[in-house]
Amino acid sequence: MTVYNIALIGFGGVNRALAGLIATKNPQWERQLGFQLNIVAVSDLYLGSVISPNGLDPRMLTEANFTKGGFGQLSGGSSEADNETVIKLAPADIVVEATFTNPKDGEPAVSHCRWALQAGKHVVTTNKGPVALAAQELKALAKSRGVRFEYEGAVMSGTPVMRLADKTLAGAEMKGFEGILNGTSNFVLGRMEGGLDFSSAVKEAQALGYAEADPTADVEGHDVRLKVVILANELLGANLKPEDVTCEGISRLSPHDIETAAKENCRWKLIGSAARGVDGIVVGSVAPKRLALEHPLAGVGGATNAVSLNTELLGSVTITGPGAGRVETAYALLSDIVAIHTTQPSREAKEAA
Ligand SMILES: NC(=O)C1=CN([C@@H]2O[C@H](COP(=O)(O)OP(=O)(O)OC[C@H]3O[C@@H](n4cnc5c(N)ncnc54)[C@H](O)[C@@H]3O)[C@@H](O)[C@H]2O)C=CC1
Ligand SMILES: N[C@@H](CC=O)C(=O)O
Repeated sequence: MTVYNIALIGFGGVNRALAGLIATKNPQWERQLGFQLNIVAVSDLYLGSVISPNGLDPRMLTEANFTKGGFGQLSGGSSEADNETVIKLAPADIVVEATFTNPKDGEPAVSHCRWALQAGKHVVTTNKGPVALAAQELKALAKSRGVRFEYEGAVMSGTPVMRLADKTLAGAEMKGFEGILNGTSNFVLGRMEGGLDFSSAVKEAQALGYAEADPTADVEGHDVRLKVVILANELLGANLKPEDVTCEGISRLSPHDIETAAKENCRWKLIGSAARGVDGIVVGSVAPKRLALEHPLAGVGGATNAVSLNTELLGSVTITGPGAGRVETAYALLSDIVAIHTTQPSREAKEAA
């Protein structure tokens, strides 16, 4: 049986949900996917860090009500988050990076990924910072160390837009995309349409685990801007940086704007898009758009995301699915590990070689 030892960096909604899945689904994963996951380390800014080479009980991790510095009570634990030691020294095959997204320079997550890859460990992440701001460097580093840098959850949570575009639509010739790429703002717009005020709607999105640590990133479009950069660079071969993408969020939309749109059979949506122009240059933008109800993206509600991929050979292909949520995003991490598992020789095979 293949067991992947994993180290969790950040133990908030997403990594906690992954630990919860591990607690119940390991036997099923062994039968269906051919591996189990074993948590050998966790490091979190608030809780501290712990290394346990034989593995930590995932149920204990999710059910114990740890307070600040609480990992210090565990054997092998410390009340300080020593991410660097955990990443470099814990006996992990895979480092799971799910700390907060820093839209400015991606740190400290970029360093977390760099340390792991340099140490010959695979990285799976849902963190948009390292992917939008340092993907080229991290992919090259992974390649040079014979490991993988995987990040399906960085866009549309567990909905597999990047793998779909890369693998299943290979050769379809991608020309551009437009979509709803932020669950929180889409949820907020829907709740406002139902009569709720803006800040109560944002609070609901936070409670449901959709929002960023600072929800300004969601409502001002900065989160979508990172996702536009990621998709443009991945799908269109661009080399965009966040500052190349114009960005306006939903915070200036008033209840009156939303009501008026509804009366006129329209709906506001925060749309992220990019396209290659005739000059070959890829241009991206984020802005609220008033869509007629017949528009394919107008009916996408709640934290659901959708993106229409514009291809030369197939025309428009739209993928819809969860764009945020703890378990949904933890699934993206599992899908990255499946991708690693299906293309990497097992540890046993490596040892036998
Ligand atoms: N929640 C969602 O629906 C989605 C989240 N993401 C991304 O996944 C990542 C994790 O998201 P959540 O778990 O929802 O966030 P969260 O805010 O619930 O958890 C983040 C955790 O990271 C810890 N942390 C922050 N800085 C740290 C540091 N320097 N070292 C160690 N720990 C640190 C915090 O204490 C917190 O426990 C974020 O980057 C987010 O943008 C991506 C797709 C969807
Ligand atoms: N805060 C983000 C989470 C996923 O990236 C969102 O609401 O879409």
